[in-house]
Amino acid sequence: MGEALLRMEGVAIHLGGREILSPTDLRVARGEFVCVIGPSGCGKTTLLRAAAGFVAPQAGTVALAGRPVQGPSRAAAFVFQDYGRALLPWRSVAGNVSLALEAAGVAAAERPARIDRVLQTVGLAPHAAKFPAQLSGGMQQRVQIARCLAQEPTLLMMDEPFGALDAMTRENLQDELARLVREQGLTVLFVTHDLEEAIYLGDRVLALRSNPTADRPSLAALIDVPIARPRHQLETREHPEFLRLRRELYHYLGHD
Ligand SMILES: Nc1ncnc2c1ncn2[C@@H]1O[C@H](COP(=O)(O)OP(=O)(O)OP(=O)(O)O)[C@@H](O)[C@H]1O
Repeated sequence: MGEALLRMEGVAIHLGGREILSPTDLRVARGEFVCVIGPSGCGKTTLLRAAAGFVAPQAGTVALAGRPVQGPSRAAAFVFQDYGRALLPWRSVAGNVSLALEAAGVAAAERPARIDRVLQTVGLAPHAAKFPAQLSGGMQQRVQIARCLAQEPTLLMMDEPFGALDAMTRENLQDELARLVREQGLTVLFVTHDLEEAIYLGDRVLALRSNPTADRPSLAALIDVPIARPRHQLETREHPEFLRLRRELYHYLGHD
């Protein structure tokens, strides 16, 4: 593995008087795409929030690009499942993307060119003046992704970003995201309930289990996906390695 961009060491998290995440080590290399799966409530979102500095661990350390993470920063950008709530309905597409630049203190004169560039990247430039309610769910999700890209984050966190979309839109966005990640060298932590999505997108898949104990820690498995890129919706999903990984990871989603 190359240089570790994200380094979590012995990170343990308690919430509501309960251990959600038992001590966990994770290193994510620059440019790597790591998917996180596990049954509902096992702490996937909590792991992301800890990596981004939104939750302070009770034990262990988190470092991003060699610096300790001690609170939220613009280095980590979040894409949420609920695009309807993530976007401001009274702002246009360009206005929503602009939010990231305003928050970062980018001068007003510089903003239009940067907004146009990220909208081009996600194929939304012709829709810059529209409002979220005028767009499909997939397009709204692309606005959220564009806003994150405008932030130029070190680490992109995605929490079930395609969970609310129909199957066709989801596949299109998976391929678009994979292309963006490759072209821009992004580093991604991606939570999903969908095992196939995790294998299709990930360089590695991290499986968490619920109710960790000393014998059965939160980190159930961390598995490489040795399938070449670019991947293809039909061929990759029929690849023997894909099917083997699907079988191997199946029981981590609470099917055992
Ligand atoms: N602020 C909080 N206070 C107390 N308990 C919390 C808090 N936030 C989360 N939890 C609990 O921690 C556990 C893990 O939550 P988390 O959202 O990380 O799980 P998840 O794996 O992302 O779940 P899902 O797949 O359902 O989204 C859950 O049982 C949740 O109820």
